[in-house]
Amino acid sequence: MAAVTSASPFARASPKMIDAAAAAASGRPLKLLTLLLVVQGDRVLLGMKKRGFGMGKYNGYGGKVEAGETVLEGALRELHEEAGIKATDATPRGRMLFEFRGEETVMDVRVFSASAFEGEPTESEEMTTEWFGVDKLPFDRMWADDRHWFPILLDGGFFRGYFEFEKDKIVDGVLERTADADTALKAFGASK
Ligand SMILES: Nc1nc2c([nH]c(=O)n2[C@H]2C[C@H](O)[C@@H](COP(=O)(O)OP(=O)(O)OP(=O)(O)O)O2)c(=O)[nH]1
Repeated sequence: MAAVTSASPFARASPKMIDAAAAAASGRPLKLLTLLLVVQGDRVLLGMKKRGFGMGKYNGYGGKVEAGETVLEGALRELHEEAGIKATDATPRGRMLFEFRGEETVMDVRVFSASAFEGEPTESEEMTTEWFGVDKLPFDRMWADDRHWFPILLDGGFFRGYFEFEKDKIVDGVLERTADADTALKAFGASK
């Protein structure tokens, strides 16, 4: 999988480039979102989004963090609401900022992974549940940035990135593998 990562045009980002991207976002409102990928051995649980933002795309499970909950609690709640399961070993893996041209708000997505869970994956009103082999991920039907950071996630690594989108196409981006989760989380200043 590492070969895919090094082939990514965004994987050559230096910390300086990440800082420059962070500066571009500073002072702008951030929308805090979670994304949890269940990875079990050589398979990944993904859902096709049935409505709203990202409709028709395959993704992990997640959404807005609610008042009074931690980011991890938000990630676990969304997984349970959308896929009917409770992850028991969720761990932070990365932080990505997404800017959409013409929009003031920048999306601040905290990425988690888990390998163990309780319950049976069950389709919800928002998402389907399907297992995909790690070599058969449907990148053509996922967000365009995913093909760049998934190899790092599947490799057991940590990452931080910033992508600018025009509708659902990437116009610019930087992505960096980090030594640990803390470095990824602190990538863009104040983090909770
Ligand atoms: N894989 C991937 N996920 C992304 C990208 N951008 C992005 O926002 N996401 C994730 C983060 C969240 O899990 C999800 C967006 O959250 P959402 O709009 O579904 O939030 P929600 O469920 O709370 O919203 P709602 O029910 O209130 O409408 O999409 C991306 O580029 N790649």
